Amino acid sequence: MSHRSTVSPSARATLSRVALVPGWVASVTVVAPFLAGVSIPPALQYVPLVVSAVLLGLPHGAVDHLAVARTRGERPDWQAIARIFALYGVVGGAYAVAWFLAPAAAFVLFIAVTWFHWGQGDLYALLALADADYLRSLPQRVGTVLVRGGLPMLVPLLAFPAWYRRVATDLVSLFAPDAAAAIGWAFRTDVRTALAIAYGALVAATLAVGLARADARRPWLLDAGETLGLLAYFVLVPPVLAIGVYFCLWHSLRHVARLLLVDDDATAALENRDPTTALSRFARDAAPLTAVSLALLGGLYFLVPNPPGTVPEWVALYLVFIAVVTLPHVLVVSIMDREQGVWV
Ligand SMILES: CC1=C(/C=C/C(C)=C/C=C/C(C)=C/C=O)C(C)(C)CCC1
Ligand SMILES: [Fe+2]
Repeated sequence: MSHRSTVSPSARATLSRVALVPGWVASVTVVAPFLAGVSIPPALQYVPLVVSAVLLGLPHGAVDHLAVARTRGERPDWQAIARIFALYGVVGGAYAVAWFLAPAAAFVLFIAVTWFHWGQGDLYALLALADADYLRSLPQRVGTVLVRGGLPMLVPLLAFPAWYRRVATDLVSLFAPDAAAAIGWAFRTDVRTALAIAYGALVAATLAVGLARADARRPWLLDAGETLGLLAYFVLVPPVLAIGVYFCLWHSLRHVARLLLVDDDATAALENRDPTTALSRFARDAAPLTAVSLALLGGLYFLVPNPPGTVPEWVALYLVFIAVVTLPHVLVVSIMDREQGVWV
């Protein structure tokens, strides 16, 4: 399959380690104090999300203008770049307007889109970096996307509804302080119980079908271990901290690895067992549009009806900005998925 053809097995093994291990180590490290009953001050819990604006998080999407052409084996020319800029302008622009007109609905869309997108990122990683050959059918892949995306988007809602609600209210209140009441239903016990039962059944069914179809045990064990490990992580660690760390060191790092595999100069460095050079290529590619994004975020401050004052409110503004760029970003990654045969 085309998602694993470009580099030698040993270069791919190096990259898999660089892409997967930091996320494992970080989640175990972050979960440890909570298991030990040590509480981390809420102000500190915002740090990873703030850091994500310059390290891995925001930058992981700042190479989208180059990614599609490279995935097709072409050098990105100005027309290819202009097409992606237009996509961001039209799709991101329309969604930005939607935040002003219907912030509660825009928030629900943000959760749904991120659920799909973080799931699709993990599906790619399973296929391309972890040899998950047992994910043979489309229903299995759809199930895996829903399971993997549900870990960061649904499990925190089930385990920490008050935290989740506070952040949701912070986002929506930038536009309309009363609008958050419209999503109160999502935090009700009966709704959360129904979601928990349905999601639990989906996790069990998806892993069971995978096990039945797995010729080699190791990739399945890795998938099940990651899934159950992240389940425990998002049950134990409060959402702002848990999602901040996951965004940088899980989702974004895996996507950066994927970007390196379509960049000829980066793959050459990987063949020389030099992941540092490969990563610095990414940093160089991502720097300009990361800077532009931060400037646009500054501009958004002047546009929202209730501009932020506190750190949580600034993070809320940042999350709205992230939401706006995530929609076109998901379209770019979905084109990569199609080019690379991720959806069978
Ligand atoms: C912290 C936190 C949230 C953060 C969501 C984030 C950070 C989404 C990012 C999506 C991206 C960047 C997708 C592209 O790769 C929620 C769910 C809104 C509410 C609960 C607390
Ligand atoms: Fe992404």
